[in-house]
Amino acid sequence: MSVTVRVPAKVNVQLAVGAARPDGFHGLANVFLAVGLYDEVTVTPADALRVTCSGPDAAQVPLDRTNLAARAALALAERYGIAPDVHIHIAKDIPVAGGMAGGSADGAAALLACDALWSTGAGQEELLAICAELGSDVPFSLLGGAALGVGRGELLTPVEVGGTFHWVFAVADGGLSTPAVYGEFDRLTAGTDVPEPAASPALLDALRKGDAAALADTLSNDLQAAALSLRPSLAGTLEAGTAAGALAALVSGSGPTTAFLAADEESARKVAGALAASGTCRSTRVAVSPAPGATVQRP
Ligand SMILES: C[C@@](CO)(OP(=O)(O)O)[C@H](O)COP(=O)(O)OP(=O)(O)OC[C@H]1O[C@@H](n2ccc(N)nc2=O)[C@H](O)[C@@H]1O
Ligand SMILES: Nc1ncnc2c1ncn2[C@@H]1O[C@H](COP(=O)(O)OP(=O)(O)O)[C@@H](O)[C@H]1O
Repeated sequence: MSVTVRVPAKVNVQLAVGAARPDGFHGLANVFLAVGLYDEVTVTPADALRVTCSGPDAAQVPLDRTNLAARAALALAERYGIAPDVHIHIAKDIPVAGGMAGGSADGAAALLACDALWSTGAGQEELLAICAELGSDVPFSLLGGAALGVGRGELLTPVEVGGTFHWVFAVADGGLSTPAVYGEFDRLTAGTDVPEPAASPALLDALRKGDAAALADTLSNDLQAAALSLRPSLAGTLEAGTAAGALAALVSGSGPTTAFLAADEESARKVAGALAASGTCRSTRVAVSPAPGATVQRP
């Protein structure tokens, strides 16, 4: 018997970053929005823990015990005294190391899949706590929809979304390391007074109303300057999408994927076509939000 879980990518519609904490993490007001690009994680009983991955970026995904899906299976097995003998297969469609939380998604999906396979009876709160141990973004991958994450991003409050938003994502060549981007943020803000991060009421209102134009006016990412500093070519991608009619453009999380909010489906297709023709990115993806969180697929 196998269990398959589908899990979405995310974009950060607001990423307010505070000063580094004593534990090295940064306090955040992180407004996550799940987008309809999905990985599928299948777990099957096996002789020993094993990870395989398919998809265009599969070669960049580690298959050892550092893989977040393997770590999730090990964490749940240890908690319930179960042997972690499963084959985990990741069908990967989320760009790797792109600031879209693909690894976090696989961690949340593997946790939910193993939980279903092993019938642990763990509740949502317990699964969210295990997610938080795996990484700051992992709880949101389980939850999906939209949510405000505070602390290091793991303490979630769901946010209401009153409509469908249309996005274009421009995938860059190569990834950016999340710790390196936070490090560059520290370097760029050294000697300045970094304000306490807080969610923008206007942005939350735009999400609630499903108002794309209002959301475009309020999108923000405090890591964008750091990502651009490490990868200056992203400025050209942002410009190309804006020139093609996107309502707004920003770096997705720590990048280097860039995200473009479009007025509707037709505009999204036009922006994607112009970005592909611009030569400023490796590939483009069109997706809508919000998307549901990790979900067991019924045959
Ligand atoms: C920037 C964001 C925005 O959602 O995601 P990505 O764009 O990378 O997907 C997140 O904050 C990434 O979260 P995640 O990738 O889960 O990070 P973690 O595994 O918890 O931490 C990896 C490293 O990132 C830095 N880190 C992460 C979260 C945080 N609030 N402060 C930090 O300084 C630390 O250097 C930490 O050692
Ligand atoms: N299941 C996984 N899928 C992708 N990357 C993973 C996974 N597990 C661990 N990683 C590692 O996490 C790093 C960050 O990848 P990813 O989560 O896709 O990007 P980001 O943190 O920018 O959203 C990768 O470079 C890879 O080494």
